[in-house]
Amino acid sequence: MNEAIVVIPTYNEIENIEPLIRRIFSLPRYLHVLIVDDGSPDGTAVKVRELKQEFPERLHLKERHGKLGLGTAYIHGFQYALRNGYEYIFEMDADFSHNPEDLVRLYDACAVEGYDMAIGSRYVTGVNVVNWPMSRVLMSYFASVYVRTITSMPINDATAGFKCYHRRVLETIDLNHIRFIGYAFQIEMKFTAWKYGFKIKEVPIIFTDRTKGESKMSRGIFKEAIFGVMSMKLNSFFRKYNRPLETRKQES
Ligand SMILES: Nc1nc2c(ncn2[C@@H]2O[C@H](COP(=O)(O)OP(=O)(O)O[C@H]3O[C@H](CO)[C@@H](O)[C@H](O)[C@@H]3O)[C@@H](O)[C@H]2O)c(=O)[nH]1
Repeated sequence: MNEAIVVIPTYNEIENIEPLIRRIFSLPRYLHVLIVDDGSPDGTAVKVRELKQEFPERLHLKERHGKLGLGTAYIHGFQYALRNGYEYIFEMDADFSHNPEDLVRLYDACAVEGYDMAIGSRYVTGVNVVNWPMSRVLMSYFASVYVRTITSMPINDATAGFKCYHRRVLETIDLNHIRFIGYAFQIEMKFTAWKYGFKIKEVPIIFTDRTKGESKMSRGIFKEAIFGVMSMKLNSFFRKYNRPLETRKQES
């Protein structure tokens, strides 16, 4: 079985992508990387294609045509990872807001401590966000408070996009059932994993805003998150979250 792969969705990340890939490949864990690029006009995928010549075994690229959203990029990446037998599957932003060294801490939470899912969390010990404008910090923090209030999910950073999953989580969740495509996708994945009863650890991280390129946050993404949480909660009353027996046995 392949060990671990970091799925990174990209849209216009030409300035970040090469240094990020090199940093990940210099870590003391043998990680593969899959870039899912949505036809970035700045040529991000062209840069990744060049780097593939240097790292033919470890670097993978999926090019899609048009900006189809962060959620569908991750679903594509998860399906690729499951098909190709990876045991640990990461989510990560391309812009260095997630420190690559923290991949090791997330990996160890799953591979050594045995958690099903590890979340790089900004809000375990206060607010650990550097360089975001106050308005964005407040929006993100209170989005998490809102999610906790509506869903009762005991997770401090509901919109975090830095995670490690053991493959059994992604095998159990019906990925074709995941509806959201913006940052609400992050909430929906955590909520679904939690409803299935998977063991989740929040690993404290420091999130540092990007210095290169731009955020893709938009009003539509914000609205999807606000209204999506309520519809997700309502739908959950009509769904059954029975984990396949084999995955429950592995834990006992
Ligand atoms: N393929 C693809 N990638 C995308 C798209 N939209 C964004 N991305 C990529 O997704 C990552 C995150 O996007 P950003 O636009 O940098 O996110 P942010 O505003 O910094 O948002 C952060 O906070 C959110 C809310 O807390 C988090 O949900 C998010 O993961 C991230 O940590 C980046 O690698 C970006 O290139 C898309 O439509 N398609």
